[in-house]
Amino acid sequence: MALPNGDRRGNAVSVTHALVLASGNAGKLREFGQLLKSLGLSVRPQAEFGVDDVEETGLTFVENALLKAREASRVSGLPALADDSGLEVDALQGQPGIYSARYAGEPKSDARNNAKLLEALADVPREERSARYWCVLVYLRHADDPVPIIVQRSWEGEILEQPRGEGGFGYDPLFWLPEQGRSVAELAAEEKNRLSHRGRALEALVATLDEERQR
Ligand SMILES: O=c1nc[nH]c2c1ncn2[C@H]1C[C@H](O)[C@@H](COP(=O)(O)OP(=O)(O)OP(=O)(O)O)O1
Ligand SMILES: [Mg+2]
Repeated sequence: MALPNGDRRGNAVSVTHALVLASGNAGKLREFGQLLKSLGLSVRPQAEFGVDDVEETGLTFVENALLKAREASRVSGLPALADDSGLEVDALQGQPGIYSARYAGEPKSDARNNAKLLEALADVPREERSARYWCVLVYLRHADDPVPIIVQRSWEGEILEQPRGEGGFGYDPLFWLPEQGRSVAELAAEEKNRLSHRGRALEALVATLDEERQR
């Protein structure tokens, strides 16, 4: 792993690099912690710097991720990584989409969101329950960075008729992976990170940062 403040041969970059993670979601922070640790990088959640959640007023994942990253970088004075993500359900014309976290209203609740999703799909047969997770990552070198690095990845699945499994967070107990024959909440943490929208987006982002550093 290497980042922009490393030397040209890639030495000891991860030890000195400081990065703020622009998220207050415990599930995301856990996954980023695992993923970045395996790259020899430790990151600090925005709460350590007293960054509050921003209002997610954008109409796209990209806009919301930018808002989050910019605020975290501004307050912390560090490069920032933000994740805006959500679930797109075909039978619901793409809902809950960018509103996934607040689908069942405020305060945000995974349990109420999952219950609302099951209810919305109550009359939808199995073969019409296709869905995908989206993850958009935004990396800002500083708060006014005019050239953010933006990566987006999706993960295809189907919405179950009842929850399965205890792992993950959010909609994971309802997100079925036909190829795995398991829900995301039934995957080991490492498996989820290897396959997920977030894990693959982060892999691509890190590759981009590495390329940039070697130029
Ligand atoms: O791997 C995932 N497994 C399950 N659910 C997931 C996943 N990835 C996103 N999701 C759902 C959770 C939440 O309902 C929404 C993200 O909303 P999003 O605004 O990006 O995050 P958030 O408000 O929880 O935390 P924050 O904005 O501080 O990063 O999508
Ligand atoms: Mg949010």
